[in-house]
Amino acid sequence: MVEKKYTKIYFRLLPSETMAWDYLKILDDHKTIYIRCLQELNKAKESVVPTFWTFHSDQVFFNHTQKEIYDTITPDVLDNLSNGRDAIIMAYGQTGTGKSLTINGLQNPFENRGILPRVITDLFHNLNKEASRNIKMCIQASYVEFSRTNIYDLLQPYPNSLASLKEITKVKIRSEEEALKIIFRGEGRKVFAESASYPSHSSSSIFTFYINKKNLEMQDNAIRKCKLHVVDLAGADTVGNFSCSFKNPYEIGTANLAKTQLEQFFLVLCSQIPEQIKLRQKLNPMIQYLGDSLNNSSILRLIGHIRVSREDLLVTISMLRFGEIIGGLKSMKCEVSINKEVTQERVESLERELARLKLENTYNTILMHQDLAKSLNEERFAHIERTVNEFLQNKISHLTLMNVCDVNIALEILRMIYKKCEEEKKEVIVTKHSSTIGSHKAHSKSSRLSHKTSSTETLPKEKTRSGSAAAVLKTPSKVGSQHETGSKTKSRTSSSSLLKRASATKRKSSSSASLYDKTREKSKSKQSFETALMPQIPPEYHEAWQAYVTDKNDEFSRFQHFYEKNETVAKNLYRTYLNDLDRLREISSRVEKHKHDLFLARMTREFQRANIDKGETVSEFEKCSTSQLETSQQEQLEVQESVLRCQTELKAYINACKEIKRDVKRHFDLFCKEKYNLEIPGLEPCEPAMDIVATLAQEEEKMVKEVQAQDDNHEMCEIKRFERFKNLIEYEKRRKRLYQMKHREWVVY
Ligand SMILES: Nc1ncnc2c1ncn2[C@@H]1O[C@H](COP(=O)(O)OP(=O)(O)OP(=O)(O)O)[C@@H](O)[C@H]1O
Repeated sequence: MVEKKYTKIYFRLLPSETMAWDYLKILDDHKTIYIRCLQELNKAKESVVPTFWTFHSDQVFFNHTQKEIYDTITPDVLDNLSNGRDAIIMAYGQTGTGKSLTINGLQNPFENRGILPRVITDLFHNLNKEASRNIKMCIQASYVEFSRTNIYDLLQPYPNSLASLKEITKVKIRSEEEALKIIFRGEGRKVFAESASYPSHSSSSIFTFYINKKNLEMQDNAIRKCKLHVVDLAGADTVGNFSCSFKNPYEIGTANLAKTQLEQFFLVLCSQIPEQIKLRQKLNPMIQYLGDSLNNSSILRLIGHIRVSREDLLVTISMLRFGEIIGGLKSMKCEVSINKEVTQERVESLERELARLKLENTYNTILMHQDLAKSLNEERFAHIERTVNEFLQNKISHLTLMNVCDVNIALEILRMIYKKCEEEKKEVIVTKHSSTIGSHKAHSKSSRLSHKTSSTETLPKEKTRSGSAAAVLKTPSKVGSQHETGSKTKSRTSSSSLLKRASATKRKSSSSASLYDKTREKSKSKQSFETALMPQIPPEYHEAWQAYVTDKNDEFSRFQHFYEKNETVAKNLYRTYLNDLDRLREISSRVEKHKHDLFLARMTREFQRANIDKGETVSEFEKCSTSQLETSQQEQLEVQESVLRCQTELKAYINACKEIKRDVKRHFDLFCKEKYNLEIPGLEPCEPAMDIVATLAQEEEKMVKEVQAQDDNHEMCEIKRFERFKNLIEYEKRRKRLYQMKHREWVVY
């Protein structure tokens, strides 16, 4: 078995926007990876507690920088190199998962350079350090590519590059710059997949440093030799995978075979049977090339590259197993119900997503249902008209409308245009028909001429019409000005057609102007009835109510229709009721006046009877007051009856409205239950929100108070007046008696 301390396994995850975290999880220590068992996924049982395969590694890299990766992997490699131990740094993995980036990274910015350029920097840094300690170091390099069954020497130009293992070029490198030049040269000679979106290699490549060290202070002249192989293995994959669509099956097969042979070689390496090891070495030129470096005393750093997606799960598992085999570790099966941290993160992200969606939904609901026609100003309306007009005239390619209200208005405008066009079409047909009849009747040359003139008139007329059809949407001032300019050129047109046109224009402008009001009016009343019929529901059910209202709901339309009818009748009735109340007030004051007159007349009669003692005579004034009072009282009775009738009827209509509302509520409950399986909790049937009821009660109260006050005043008045009259009469009687007494006394004396 390969000695564990010299072998380290790393995994690098390819970052992507759509990471399938349901299938792959990383433990907090960033050393263990869990991969969902494929068998379970095939069963497609969602309720199953997910089972994962566990894979251990020395480090899992995810969103790590190139420098962080280099710093983790290489320090002890370079240290061991100084001690004369061979080393291999190998990147393997699926196609397009970042092997070349990890190893070379030459296409990337300088700070993202890969392991190879960084190793060169450190090697030459070490070389300088060793030189100061009297150690002579010589570095040579070779760069080879294993494509299919061939070996290419990347330090030789093609066709000389085709080589055997014994002929590989070794170049002495004296500086970092020289080394980089070699790498770039070799890189340019590699085989690339033409149709790939990035420089994809279908073959494996190895850059080898041959390091010879001699301590000048030692007498033995011994040279320590070691090799460092930096391997970029061909990407293994599954034929038919989207990620390797640019590779042919032969290339994929070769890459998979190389990986399998390497895997088997490591297995026999563990068994320590030399014949088996040699046999396996011979099977693969790359393993042969690596030769003695690939043994259990070498430093081995393997970086497995994986992509986290459902499609690549199979390849990912094979990559992780490969790593474990090389690392001499065994994978185990375990049950992971929940990886807490990841799940928590997932829950939080889902909650955020939910909140965002809710907000978006609210926004859409507002846009969908808010009736902006009420708050729409005339400028905006005119703007929509103009836009629709321009759209119809092909001046603009798109009709940009901001919300549903805009759409409704635009549709209404289109309907108006269509209506106008239809009318005009009819008009044209009628004109044509009448002119045809005229032409048939006319026999003389002159009449034929006039027919000609009239038919030539039709053309500009039609032309203007098509223009005027577009002008339907123009503002009245514009229409007027168009009419003015049009009239200047109309010397040929008959006065009747001018008149017709003028009236048509007038109609158009008025209809255009009234369209705004109509639309507003319509939407206003519709809105008010929808609101009036809305039961008392908690705010969170308002969306459901909007859905209920906008749903193709015949029942609700029926309710709305009845409610509307009922409301209209109730309103008319209420108006009658108010009129009757006014009349009643006026009659009551008349009755009071007549009563007062009658009272005065009776008092006068009383006074006269007591004073003059002439017997009872009824004056004309008293007779008139009596008859007027009787008439007024009769009238008052009738109006009172009418008021009472109005009241009763109003109450009936209000109850009917209440009943409709209750029905709406019941139907809405049913709708919620069926559509959303939603119970609306603890809702009382709403009370009628009609102002009429409140006003009615107020009016009644006011009237009762007024009548009471009037009655009170009247009674008080009557009592006082009666008292005064009584006093007056008494006073007169006493004065008379005194006068008579004095007169008698005076006579006696
Ligand atoms: N960790 C990463 N971060 C950002 N981009 C990456 C990462 N890994 C790979 N890429 C990008 O993915 C693409 C493929 O990378 P790269 O060529 O290194 O993959 P590869 O495994 O060598 O592919 P192939 O097997 O086809 O040669 C490149 O454009 C690279 O920049």
